[in-house]
Formats: sequence, structure tokens, C-alpha cells
Amino acid sequence: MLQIENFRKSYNYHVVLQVDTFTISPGIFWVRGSNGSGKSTFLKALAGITSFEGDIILNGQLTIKKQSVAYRRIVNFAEAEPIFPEFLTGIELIQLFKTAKNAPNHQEDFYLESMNMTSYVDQPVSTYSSGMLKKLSLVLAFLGQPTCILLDEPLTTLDVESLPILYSWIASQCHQQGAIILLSSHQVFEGGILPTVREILVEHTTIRHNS
Ligand SMILES: Nc1ncnc2c1ncn2[C@@H]1O[C@H](COP(=O)(O)OP(=O)(O)OP(=O)(O)O)[C@@H](O)[C@H]1O
Repeated sequence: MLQIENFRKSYNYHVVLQVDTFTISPGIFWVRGSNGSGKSTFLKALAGITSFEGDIILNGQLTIKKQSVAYRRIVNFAEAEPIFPEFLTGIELIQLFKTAKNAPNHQEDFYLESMNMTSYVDQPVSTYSSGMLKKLSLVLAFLGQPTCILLDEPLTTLDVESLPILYSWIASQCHQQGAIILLSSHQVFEGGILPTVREILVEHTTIRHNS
């Protein structure tokens, strides 16, 4: 469970997101809002990669401010437009993330094979297309034993064959580990092979469950 308390995020003294208290229980959530509403800001705050006022608490134990390393070990984030050091190969990045996330040996094999990435994962990321980069960032977001996976605009640049594969990873993560998985999009969820998907709306500088 994720608890957000007295949260406020401003850019240049301009408040873009304010939340008094908000709870996210295990499951899959579609985070929806128009362009500029604050979806990426919300996910980056949950991921612990942007500063904010207030606190975020995971499973009643880990607070993002006080136990930031332990928190970030089990909260994984895939950026909307991932940027990686160009000289590194995909597999080198995977090794780096596996170390940071305490991932089991060969955990990546399943993801690389199912997303048909084995032919290029040894190449420097400078040679990747935007879709190939997106797939790599999605693999990285599943490494370790994440309690929470945050995917910012995961559908952008992903080809139609890859979408059901991503959804199968998400469904499996939810079943096995009772994880919290947030996917952001400005589009309405169109259905698919995912189990129950609930919606979080980002609008009017705040967030709310849309039930
Ligand atoms: N680094 C920044 N500096 C200043 N303002 C920012 C910065 N990042 C975001 N903003 C502002 O914060 C607001 C929310 O931006 P955010 O990127 O979170 O929206 P979003 O819902 O993800 O948008 P989109 O759907 O277009 O990706 C916008 O008004 C944006 O201009």
C-alpha cells in the first residue's frame, strides 16, 4: 500500500500538484490526465526522483524521505522518454539495474526473450530506435522484486505485438507478488488481457480515484 501525505510539488513557486492524503492499494491503476496535468510529476515523485513537500510511505514502513535507498530498491520506474548513457549496451544497463535492485540471476532472460530483444541487447543503446529503448526501459522496470512499478506512458512507441506481452508481465507481477502497478496515459484504457484496472485521475492540480 502506498500512502501519500501532505504532498505538494511546485516548479518555480508554481504548485502543479497538491494532495492532502491519498492511498493506493495493491493492483493495477491507469493514471489518466490531459497533457500537462501532472502525471509524470506524480510518477516521478512516487519514484523518488523529484523533490516535493510531504511524504510517501510504502506498506506502512518505508518512507521515501527517511529510507530512500530501501524504498527505491523496491519501487521501479520507467520514464516516458527514456535516456541512457549512449556508450552502454542494453545488457550492461541491465546488469547495473540488477545490482541496484538485488535481482536474481538470469531474471532478465525471460523478459528479453519474450519481447524479442536478444538480437540487439548486446549493442550500444546509441544504435536503438525509440521503440527499442522503450522496451529496454520496460525490462529494467521489472527487475528485482518490485513492490511498486511505475510506467510513464508505456504504450508510446511500443508496437502492437509488444503490448499484450507487456500486459502479460503486468498481470503476472500482480498475481505473484500483489504489487502496485501504475501506468500513465492521456488515453482511456481500452481493455485487454489485464485483470481489473482501476483509474486514478490527475486534474485540477490534484489526484483522485475514479470509481
Ligand atoms: N522541470 C519542470 N520545470 C517547470 N515546470 C515543469 C517541469 N516539469 C513539468 N512542469 C510543469 O508541470 C506541469 C505538469 O507536467 P507533467 O509533465 O507532470 O504533466 P503530464 O500530465 O505528464 O503531461 P504530458 O501528458 O504532456 O506528458 C506542467 O504544467 C508542466 O509545464
